Amino acid sequence: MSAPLGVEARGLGVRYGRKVALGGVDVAIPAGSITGLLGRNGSGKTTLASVAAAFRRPTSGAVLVGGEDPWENEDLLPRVLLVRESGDVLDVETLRTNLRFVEDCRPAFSREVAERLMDRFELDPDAKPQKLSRGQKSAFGIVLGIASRADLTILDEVHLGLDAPSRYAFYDALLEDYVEHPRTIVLSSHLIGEIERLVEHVVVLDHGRVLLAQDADALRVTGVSVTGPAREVERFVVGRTVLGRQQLGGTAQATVLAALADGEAAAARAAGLDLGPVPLQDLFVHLTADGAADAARELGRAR
Ligand SMILES: Nc1ncnc2c1ncn2[C@@H]1O[C@H](COP(=O)(O)OP(=O)(O)OP(=O)(O)O)[C@@H](O)[C@H]1O
Repeated sequence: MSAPLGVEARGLGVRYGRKVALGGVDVAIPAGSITGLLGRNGSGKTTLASVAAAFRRPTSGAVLVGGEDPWENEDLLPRVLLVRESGDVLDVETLRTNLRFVEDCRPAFSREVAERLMDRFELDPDAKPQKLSRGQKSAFGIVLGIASRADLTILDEVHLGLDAPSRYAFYDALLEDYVEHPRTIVLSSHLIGEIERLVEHVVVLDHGRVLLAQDADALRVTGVSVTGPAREVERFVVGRTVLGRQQLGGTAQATVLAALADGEAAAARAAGLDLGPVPLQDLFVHLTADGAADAARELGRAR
């Protein structure tokens, strides 16, 4: 059977010795979506990915993949793939042999896609992983990640070391194959501005907890950038949650959490204010800044 697999964490806790990496996480990653798994360094993204892919057992609580516990689950094994930056390949075998090995384990693997991407990233099938540059290793991980067409594909910081043209080739290839073969894709990256156009759902972790989990379109319209005469900007922000503000002379700019009604937007424009969207990257920076947890909670309530 092949169908996109969703992920659900229920009170999921993971400790490394005394270190709490995930502290009671409740979150759902919708089946058949591209979800951006975001968070600052050490927030728990890799840990969550590792538990979903059954690389690690929870210390408490549970994670379900397609409604089932993934741990030692033979049915899920070929359908769930975690590609890590470290690369999980046979270092002493050629890329060609590695591809064949993966093809044998992955029922949905597309050799045609693999070959096309090998060409696209200029990877030599006769090379061995240990001889590849960091960016080439990442590219090979991406080839495996896309060509495997796993029902749950988790790509954890797989772009590291890739130059900008290669990263954009990766995003295009991922999107193209996802449209043709829908599955659940979880994309963890710090380059939020670059993956923004790909993601349909966003999960933000912060210190081992879920800061927010939301539809990306809904998230985009909850942040508003307002620019104009400082006095008007101050009037506009009264009673709203301000994520950030700047002032230069008599002109001010503020980023606020607000879902504006049509009338409010028109009134603000009539008062000489420019309203604009807030890039996801900026929202992320504001929401994960120290002391911003209240704003994130408010955003969660506004859903
Ligand atoms: N093997 C380990 N032993 C001890 N602590 C660990 C181990 N792996 C992770 N941690 C700790 O658990 C927390 C979560 O780590 P994790 O790797 O999941 O974060 P991350 O969000 O993926 O970070 P990054 O963006 O930096 O890759 C961090 O505080 C980290 O130091």
